[in-house]
Amino acid sequence: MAIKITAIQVHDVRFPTSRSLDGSDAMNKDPDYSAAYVVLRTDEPTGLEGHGMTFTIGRGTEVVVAAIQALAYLVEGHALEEFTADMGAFWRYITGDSQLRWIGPEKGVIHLATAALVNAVWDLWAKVEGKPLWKLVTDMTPEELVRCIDFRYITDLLTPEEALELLQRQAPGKAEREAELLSKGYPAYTTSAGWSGYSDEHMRNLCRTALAEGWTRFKLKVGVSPEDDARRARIMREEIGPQNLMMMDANQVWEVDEAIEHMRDLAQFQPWWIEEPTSPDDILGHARIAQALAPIHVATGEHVQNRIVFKQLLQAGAIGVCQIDACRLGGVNEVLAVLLMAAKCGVAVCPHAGGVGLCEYVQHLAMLDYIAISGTIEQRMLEYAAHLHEHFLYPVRLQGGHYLVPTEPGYSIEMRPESLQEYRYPSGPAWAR
Ligand SMILES: C[C@H](O)[C@@H](O)CC(=O)C(=O)O
Ligand SMILES: [Mg+2]
Repeated sequence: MAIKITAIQVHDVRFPTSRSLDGSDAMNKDPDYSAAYVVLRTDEPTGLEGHGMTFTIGRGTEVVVAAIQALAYLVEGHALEEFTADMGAFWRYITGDSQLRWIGPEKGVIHLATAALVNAVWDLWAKVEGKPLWKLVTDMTPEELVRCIDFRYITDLLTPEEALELLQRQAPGKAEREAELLSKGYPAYTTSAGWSGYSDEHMRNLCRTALAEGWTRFKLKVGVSPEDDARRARIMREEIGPQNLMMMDANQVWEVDEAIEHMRDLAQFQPWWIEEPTSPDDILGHARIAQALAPIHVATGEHVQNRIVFKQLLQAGAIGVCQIDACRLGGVNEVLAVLLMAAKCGVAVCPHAGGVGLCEYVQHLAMLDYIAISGTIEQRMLEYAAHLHEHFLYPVRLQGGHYLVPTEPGYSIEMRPESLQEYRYPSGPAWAR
């Protein structure tokens, strides 16, 4: 039966995380983790809905909501099958509106809005098929997966034919890798012990609790000041010991030369990567930093606005770690393009997940990457941030520093109705109080 998308609702949902400085870093000092949240209503008799969101950090969420409302006419009133019959064409249609495109193209607020809407369509599709999103994608033939991608502007790095060949090479091992993930889970690291606004004592306690829970990989926020960074890095290294992994994240605060200088000082604490050392748009700057700091890897992606910028970062050898973001890129379709380019270049993908809903989203992306695209978890790990999972119908499940495989149909992004109500901005009870 054809399912029609009858109406689109958009919500502005904000959580007051700035009160406890959860999620804080050198650039984003007081984020209120938020979502521009989309519900696709349908005429399906049981009331099936598609849900999607894009992550924001408070002020400005209303601007993304307005952008989603501007795009909504492209989806409302259409049958789901019109889109799923050719997902690549669907994505070109959403990003190619001849007037809306002017306020991007494929970047900024309109692209965040694209992600919310596109992800909601994927969520609905996965629910209709009765599969978690990772399974919907990994059950596709290589030809079907390639058809989900808009290759515009990336064929100088990856053609559809090359993508097809890559997927065909991985196809024979898919069942074995799926079984392995189901039994062992996907390796993760925690960001939640190292937010920049946490006191030294709080950080120590969080490191100890995390170690007791089985975590072996930790991320530390840096970039506040050289003295502060060195003190906090020493504390974290003391707590986690020399054998565990430490990553550092500067959230774009440094100039290129400053990044090199500061990281040379911090190298004594053995960071495995430096994340967002400078502006996410500075491809050549990242390349210089990567060259100067090797073997410390350069990681970036949470603010990389589209597949074209990722293409250039990969072509320039500017990143050792590719941090796809489920809703900075324009939803699942564009993420697939980046996963394929990273696989072709042999660059590890470690998705960004510090935010609300991002862990729920990216677990699917990392898992489908392992099963169908890269075929490896070598040097790969998924970020975990501990907050706000209780607001989701099917929150992520972790065990011993690993994500367990989600099994419920959909993209795991549906929020509890009572949370949508409570944290609706500005009228929800959580904000009115
Ligand atoms: C503002 C966010 O919490 C940001 O600090 C997240 C981030 O950089 C990460 O998870 O990495
Ligand atoms: Mg980061």
